[in-house]
Amino acid sequence: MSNNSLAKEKIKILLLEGVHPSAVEELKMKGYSNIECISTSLAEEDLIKKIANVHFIGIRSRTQLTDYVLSHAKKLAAIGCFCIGTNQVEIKAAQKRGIPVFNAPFSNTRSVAELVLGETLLLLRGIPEKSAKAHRGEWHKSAAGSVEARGKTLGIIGYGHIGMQLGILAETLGMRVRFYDIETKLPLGNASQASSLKALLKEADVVSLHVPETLQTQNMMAAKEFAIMKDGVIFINASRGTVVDIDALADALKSKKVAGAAIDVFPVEPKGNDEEFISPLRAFDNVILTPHIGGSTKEAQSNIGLEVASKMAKYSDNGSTLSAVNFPEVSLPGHTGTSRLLHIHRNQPGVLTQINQAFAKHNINIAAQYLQTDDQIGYVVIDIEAQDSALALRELKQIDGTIRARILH
Ligand SMILES: NC(=O)C1=CN([C@@H]2O[C@H](COP(=O)(O)OP(=O)(O)OC[C@H]3O[C@@H](n4cnc5c(N)ncnc54)[C@H](O)[C@@H]3O)[C@@H](O)[C@H]2O)C=CC1
Ligand SMILES: O=C(O)C(=O)COP(=O)(O)O
Repeated sequence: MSNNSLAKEKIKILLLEGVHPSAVEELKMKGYSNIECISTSLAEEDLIKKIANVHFIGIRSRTQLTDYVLSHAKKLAAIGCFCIGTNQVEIKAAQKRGIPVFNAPFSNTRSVAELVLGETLLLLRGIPEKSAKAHRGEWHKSAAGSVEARGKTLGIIGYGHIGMQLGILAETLGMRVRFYDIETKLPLGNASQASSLKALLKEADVVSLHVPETLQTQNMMAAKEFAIMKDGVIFINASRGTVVDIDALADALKSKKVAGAAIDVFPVEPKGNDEEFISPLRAFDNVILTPHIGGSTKEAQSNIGLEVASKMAKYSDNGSTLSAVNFPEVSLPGHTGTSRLLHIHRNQPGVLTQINQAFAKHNINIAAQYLQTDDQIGYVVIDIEAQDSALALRELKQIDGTIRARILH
């Protein structure tokens, strides 16, 4: 957002990809009424046109906020990812423009864990294939290839919020849980950490992926990894489409190395429900294909709407950046009776000294000051008497290293 405080009804908020109505309710309750909701993501050209005029944008996993798109977002104050993943946003590019990115790190984790558990049971019994056959009029009553979950080994790759919950749920079915993670993690229940990815892949009857999209996780499941797995393994991916080499998975299904799979995320996903879904996996009856709905439950979406909208409103009202993924975190008290100024700058020595000297020169009294920095940027919040705010803002903009400065309500 450029300079001075805007009246709340002038603050434009764009919510894409069918963000839950709880977000709109929350924003309205906080006084924000200028909200546009669109049920799909937008093609880059349309996104650029829209983003040029908004102060806040809310997206889910589909909208790509690249450096290029953000270069058109001159008024943008903050981004809300109404999901866990923030890989769809070039968060460093947002950071260098002084734009915090918020997400909902927990609210849909249980939904994903429940879905994966259900898929595990169905795949161990060959249900997707049997069901597809029955739909075509084929009766396939047989115990061949059908096994109980009890006593089988679940290999979880990425033992974070989702992986851990999945592990606990799977143990209630009597599964043995092993996990692989780049960090040393506290095992919950009777789970235990494998010494390497290879060790995990060798012993798992079911492999389930729960890692974020990063450079290291790109194609982390490819032909070499499928070759290490047990014959007849069950394979599940509800993390990100880029983590699996989809052609290698198709080959492993053809050769029966993989007996069944459940895939929720894809290297390329349709922009909306009207677009055709294209994938080589459509050919396999023994693959459960879901349209990236791991976190799409009423409970999760409603909680996410509330959570992220309230983080955006807190930033707009108060300057609080608590739980921003790319920004120094500041949790701030209210500022009744004073004007609050936000100053975002490149993290270089002497910025605070410059600010304090500039304010002292004009006898601007500082009622409260908060500073947090990370390796790239510094974020200073200053409360002053309302009558000094215009002058103080002018001074702040002169400070060497300033990325943006503004006055809150
Ligand atoms: N299908 C869907 O609708 C949903 C998908 N997701 C995806 O699931 C991912 C995981 O979610 P959470 O469990 O909440 O994240 P988290 O951040 O709590 O856990 C991720 C775990 O993966 C580990 N990890 C990172 N890089 C790794 C690597 N190269 N090898 C092994 N482990 C690695 C981390 O150390 C961490 O323990 C999200 O990043 C998101 O992409 C999340 C929610 C819904
Ligand atoms: O939370 C995540 O990271 C997800 O993948 C869920 O994405 P969605 O909000 O369903 O587009």
